[in-house]
Amino acid sequence: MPGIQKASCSTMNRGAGKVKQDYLQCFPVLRESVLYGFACTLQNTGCRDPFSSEVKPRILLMGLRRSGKSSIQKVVFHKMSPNETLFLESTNKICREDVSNSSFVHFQIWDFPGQIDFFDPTFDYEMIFRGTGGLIFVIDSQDDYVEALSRLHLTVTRAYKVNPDINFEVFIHKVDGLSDDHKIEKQRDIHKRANDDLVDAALERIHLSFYLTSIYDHSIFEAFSKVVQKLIPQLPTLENLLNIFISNSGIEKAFLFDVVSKIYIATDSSPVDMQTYELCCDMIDVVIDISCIYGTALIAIIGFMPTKGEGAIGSLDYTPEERKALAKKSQDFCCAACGGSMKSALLPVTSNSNPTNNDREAKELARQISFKAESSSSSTAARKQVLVSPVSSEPSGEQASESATQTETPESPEAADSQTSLQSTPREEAPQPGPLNRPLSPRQRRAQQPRRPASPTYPQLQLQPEGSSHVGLAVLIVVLTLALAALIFRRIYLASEYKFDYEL
Ligand SMILES: Nc1nc2c(ncn2[C@@H]2O[C@H](COP(=O)(O)OP(=O)(O)OP(=O)(O)O)[C@@H](O)[C@H]2O)c(=O)[nH]1
Repeated sequence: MPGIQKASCSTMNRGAGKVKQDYLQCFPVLRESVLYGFACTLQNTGCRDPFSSEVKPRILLMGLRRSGKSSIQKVVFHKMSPNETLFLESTNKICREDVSNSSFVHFQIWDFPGQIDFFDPTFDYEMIFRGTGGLIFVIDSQDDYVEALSRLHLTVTRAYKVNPDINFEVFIHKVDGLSDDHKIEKQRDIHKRANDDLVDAALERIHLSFYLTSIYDHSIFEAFSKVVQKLIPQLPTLENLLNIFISNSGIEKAFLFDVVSKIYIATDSSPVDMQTYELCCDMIDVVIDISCIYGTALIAIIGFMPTKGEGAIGSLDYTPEERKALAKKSQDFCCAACGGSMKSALLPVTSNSNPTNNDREAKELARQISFKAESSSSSTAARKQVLVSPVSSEPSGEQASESATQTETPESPEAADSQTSLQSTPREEAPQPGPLNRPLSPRQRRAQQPRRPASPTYPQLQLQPEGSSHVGLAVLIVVLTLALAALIFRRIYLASEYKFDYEL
């Protein structure tokens, strides 16, 4: 068990680690992406989370109402299907989300309501912009964007005054409804007008980046990837590493993915082909789906292992010592089909092998699993059963006297209940006999246990002393003998009566 814990992978379900490894061996681009992904952290330009000591970069989502801000957040970070966004309600307050919960990329996203008013004195925009790393302004390309452009200008100029280091990103959104020509035309027009406004305000040094996006394809993931990349201080190093990697491996293209959100944190310097990126995204989906299926199953199995067997079919009805010995032995297991060995799959246990959330989940599962024998008796009743059962181990004097009190006169219904439940005592509760008080093996325990009565209604029968059964047998024999004698006597009588009649 501890070995399994150490075999875990951080971004996915622990149990699915091996499955994921196999997949990643087949897809080196993904493998490298995933492996590098673990080590990435974002630039420290953000706010201090009131609930943690960690400082996270902040990305703001701004734009007019119904431009698609919440949809972008839900699709990229919550795996919401694009069609479901049709039912999203309008945002009426700032929604902050900590993305570090779902991946190894740590940042916060703040989704602003479209109707936000910068001139409202209650809106402390200075505080907000001061800790911001990136500002995404969403423009609905299917709508008239004149108002959106003036709002963009106002937002950018205000933010720039407070924090000139902010990266300004403009998402020309909902382009799925536009033809290719139309898209290019819109982008050119928006780009020109926005920059002209900045030039007019003598703020031409402000750099705006434009992206054509839609939640109905991968363009939104690609755009978000580029936004996040700008916040990674190690980006040039990562790109260099990926360049070296592809030049030495013969791999065409390498992405460094954040597996959970499917945004890529870095790629080599060759141009990004959308189709390759989409292929990798699809592969990540497959890996995550499989890891979910196998991960859940594995957690259930792991949870089952420490569960008390209670003689259930397929259960591990062994003492803790035997279980430990078996666990050690299992490390020598080698799969005949694939040749993989347990030793190579599991990492060694160290003092740092702290339990993860999944381990706790497995323990909780183990706690919840209860077999029939356990569930039908309370722990108190179980203890009482241990005391009154005529098992070969001898209870102490104190225990014996308690058992006598319990069996003779149940003073209350509860006491009667406790007696009735005596049949269903868990076997592992039996006292551990032997001079060294060593736990017994399942076979020994079975041998020591009394046969359970067929009917659970008469627990007192268990308490009959052995001699009483002999007396009963003798009485039965006498009664039977008498009955037989009576029958013979009657037969003789009838025979003589018949004879008498005949004579008459
Ligand atoms: N066609 C298309 N529709 C989109 C896209 N993104 C979002 N939408 C739709 O746009 C509508 C508004 O989306 P929201 O995400 O609620 O917009 P919002 O900007 O958060 O709105 P507020 O909360 O009012 O500020 C929804 O019906 C979405 O389904 C897209 O890429 N293409």
